[in-house]
Amino acid sequence: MKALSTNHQNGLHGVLQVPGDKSISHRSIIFGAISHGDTEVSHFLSSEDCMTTLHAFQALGVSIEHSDDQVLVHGVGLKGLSQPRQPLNMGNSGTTTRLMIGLLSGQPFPTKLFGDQSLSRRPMKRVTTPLSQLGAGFSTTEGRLPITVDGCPTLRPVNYHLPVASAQVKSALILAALQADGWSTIIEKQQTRDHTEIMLNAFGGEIQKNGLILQVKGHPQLSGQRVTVPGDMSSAAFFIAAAVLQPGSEIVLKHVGLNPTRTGFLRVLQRMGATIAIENQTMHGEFAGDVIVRSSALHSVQITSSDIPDIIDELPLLALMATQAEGTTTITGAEELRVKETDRIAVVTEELRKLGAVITELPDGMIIKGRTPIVPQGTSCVDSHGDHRIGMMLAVAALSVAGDLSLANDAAIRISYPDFFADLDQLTGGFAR
Ligand SMILES: O=C(O)C1=C[C@@H](OP(=O)(O)O)[C@@H](O)[C@H](O)C1
Ligand SMILES: C=C(OP(=O)(O)O)C(=O)O
Repeated sequence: MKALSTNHQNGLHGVLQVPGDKSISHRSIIFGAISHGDTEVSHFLSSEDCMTTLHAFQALGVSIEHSDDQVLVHGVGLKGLSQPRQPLNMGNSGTTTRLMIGLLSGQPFPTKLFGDQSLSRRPMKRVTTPLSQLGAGFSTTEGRLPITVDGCPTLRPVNYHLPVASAQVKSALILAALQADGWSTIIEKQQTRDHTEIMLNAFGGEIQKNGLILQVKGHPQLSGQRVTVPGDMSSAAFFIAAAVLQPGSEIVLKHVGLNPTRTGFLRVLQRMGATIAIENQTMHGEFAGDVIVRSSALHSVQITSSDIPDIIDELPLLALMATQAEGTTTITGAEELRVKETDRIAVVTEELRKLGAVITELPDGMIIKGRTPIVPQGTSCVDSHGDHRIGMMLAVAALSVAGDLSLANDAAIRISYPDFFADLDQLTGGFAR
């Protein structure tokens, strides 16, 4: 239980570098491992989810040195992984699990994967169904973990139209397609984050993109690279939200990843009336730059399915912002939120109602009436439900609460942002107690 407090009359101020991007950190280990030669990763995110990926590859026989945010992966190539002695623990990480299932589909040994309670509820058929078409086999109950991947060293190329907008499913298929004889075609439902495609190109693979159609060549020769991971926009989002909401704020977040598939949060906030500026843009494989945020008044917005992939992990935070915006915000087309670490539609509704929000749950989203003061309704405790993004969203909400509020299951925040409270403390000048 973490005591959260409260009421920051002076707002957020200062300059901060947020930790490395979670999606890119996972992929830096994966591509480092399946390449020949060394991969040096800097600004790696040493959070629980990314350490799950790192430990899984160590168990697959890859030598990896890790210290703070630096990682050195001694790549073994696509054919150099070895059968782990024990089942692989996927912890809480959906990204590790789906990408690993894709990669292991083409390996000449079976591997069992298991995860924590939350991960064991999440759907895996979305990857096993298309991967079966390449020739891999799976033993699972109802498409949930635990799962045994029966790798097939002679995978067929695939031609698959994704029924769901998911970068994890796309990436699982790409990693399997690298082990198939010939070119595979993967057609996305909507554009999703493209870190896998960018990194595959940088490591020497062949992948072509034409609108939503991707073509991937099997059996590439991948070679180790230097990767500098940009700051995670999905982590920066918590401070961006806090600075917009707390009057008198002005913060600079340095070197944040600005891949357009990840900046939907900034675009939606601008539609809501927020003032956000970008400076010092760079492009080394991925776009990055400094994000400057000042507090601003917000108005409601309509968020529909075409917005969703680029803001998928920021939706709990956008729900909070909508409670502070004039008018009624509607979020639709976001049914994927129901199969994240928690059912994020149900949990956001439950927790924000505890703070006075007026929210109606929809099957695929929420209707949020603003503005409502953030005031605890007969409780002094909110709960992350074991979901890191819910925990951090509630900590941002708590900045507006006059009085004591505590957060149950705060440890979940270590999944993506171990130093979150220290960094929030830095910007607010003494938030966490
Ligand atoms: O590929 C990735 O790194 C991720 C993809 C998204 O999941 P889906 O592919 O399930 O949408 C996102 O929610 C997750 O946090 C990270
Ligand atoms: C959904 C998330 O991650 P994953 O799917 O990797 O568990 C997330 O980080 O919000």
